[in-house]
Amino acid sequence: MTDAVLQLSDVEFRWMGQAGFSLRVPNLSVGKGESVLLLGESGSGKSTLLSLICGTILPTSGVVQIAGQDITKLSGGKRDRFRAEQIGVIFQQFNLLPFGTVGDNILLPLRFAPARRKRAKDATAQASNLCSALGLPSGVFNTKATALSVGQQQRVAVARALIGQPPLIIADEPTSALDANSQAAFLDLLFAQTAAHDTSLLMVSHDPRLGERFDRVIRMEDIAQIERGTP
Ligand SMILES: Nc1ncnc2c1ncn2[C@@H]1O[C@H](COP(=O)(O)OP(=O)(O)OP(=O)(O)O)[C@@H](O)[C@H]1O
Repeated sequence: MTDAVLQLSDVEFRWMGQAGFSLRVPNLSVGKGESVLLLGESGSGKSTLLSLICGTILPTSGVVQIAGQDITKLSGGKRDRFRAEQIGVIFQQFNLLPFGTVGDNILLPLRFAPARRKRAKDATAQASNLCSALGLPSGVFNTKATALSVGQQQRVAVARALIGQPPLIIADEPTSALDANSQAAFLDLLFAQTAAHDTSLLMVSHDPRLGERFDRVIRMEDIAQIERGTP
């Protein structure tokens, strides 16, 4: 696929240690503007796969291409900077800076990503616009992030991922803490934002009911071979 934002080819990875877990992904791609839901059982390697895509761990072999760049070829520092420029990440536990305000948290990725900061133009204005688009109360910008409700913290995490329009958003079970109604509302907001900028979205979940909202649903067992135990 020529317009793939994400392309993994023949990726292999093994966690060392007592349990031992190896993962092989022959081919996985996500196109520009495409939303993909990745389903899989607990322990099937979803978070490991996301770490490979984000370049926080490196495969023993294979290619991990983001926006045309094979990130396995980049040195550690360059890879960190490339990730900050190209990928917005929403973690399961949100990973907000506990002592930072909502504004500090949303603006954080731009600190390490000059091109993304440039795309955001007036970064503070964009952060504040994202807050209102995501339904955060006005005036929340200078509030400590951890003083917010879980649902509000989640919106801050989404705004942080979206600021500066990275081409790819990676989300690891972002709805697991929410009830069904809040999940639907959350996805509405997320999709409205990704559609507005033709942003690609790869979201991990073990809830197949979310599938109908996505362009494509893939399952770990169909895209990856896993092995447990030491070789
Ligand atoms: N940091 C680590 N060090 C060693 N082994 C690890 C590490 N992280 C994960 N693993 C191994 O990889 C396997 C897959 O874990 P992973 O977290 O990728 O699965 P998952 O599908 O995301 O699970 P869950 O849905 O429960 O979050 C685990 O069973 C574990 O043995």
